[in-house]
Amino acid sequence: MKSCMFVTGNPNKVIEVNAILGGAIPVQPLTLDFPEIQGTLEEIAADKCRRAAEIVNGPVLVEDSALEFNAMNGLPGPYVKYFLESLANDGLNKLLFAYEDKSAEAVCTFAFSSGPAMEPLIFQGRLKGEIVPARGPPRFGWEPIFEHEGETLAEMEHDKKVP
Ligand SMILES: O=c1nc[nH]c2c1ncn2[C@H]1C[C@H](O)[C@@H](COP(=O)(O)OP(=O)(O)OP(=O)(O)O)O1
Ligand SMILES: [Mg+2]
Repeated sequence: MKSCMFVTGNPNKVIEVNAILGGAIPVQPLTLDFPEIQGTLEEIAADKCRRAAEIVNGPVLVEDSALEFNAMNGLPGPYVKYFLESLANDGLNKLLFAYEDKSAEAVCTFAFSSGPAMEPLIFQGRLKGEIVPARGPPRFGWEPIFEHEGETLAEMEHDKKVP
C-alpha cells in the first residue's frame, strides 16, 4: 500500500491523524514548521501543502486548524495559533466578553497533494460549539474552552473526539 507523509510541526496532530487514518492509510509524520500565508482556510492549507510536496518530493497531507468566533465574523480563524500564544485560553474568552454570542466553529482543513506540481485536494470538517471558561486538562491548544454538546474537547473522552 502506498503511504503518505503527514507534514506538521504539531505532535498532537500526528497523534490524532494516526488515530483516525492510521488503520486505512500508512501515515508517516514529518516535523516541519512552515511560515503560513494569510488568506482563506483553503488557500492557507493549499499553500502549506504545495510547500510540503516540494520538500518531500512525494505524496503529502497537511492540515490547518481554525477557530471561528461567530460574533467576530470568523476571527481569529486561521490565526488562532498566534492569538493563543499571546493571550492564552483566558484571553480568548475575554475577547468575547463584549458579545452575547459565544458560538464558534472549529474548522479542520486538510490538503492532500500526490506530489510536487500536483494541485492540492481540499477536505474540510466543521464542529459547532461555544467558547466557555476553561474546563478539563490543558492537553492541546484551545480544547479546554471549546464546548460541544455540554462538554469541552478537553473533558471529552479522546475516543469521542478522535473516533
Ligand atoms: O483539535 C484541536 N484542539 C485544540 N487546539 C487545536 C486543535 N487543533 C489545532 N489546535 C491549535 C494548535 C494551533 O495553536 C492552532 C492551529 O494552528 P495550525 O497552524 O493549524 O497548527 P500548528 O502550526 O500547530 O501545526 P502545523 O505545523 O500543522 O501548521 O490551533
Ligand atoms: Mg501552523
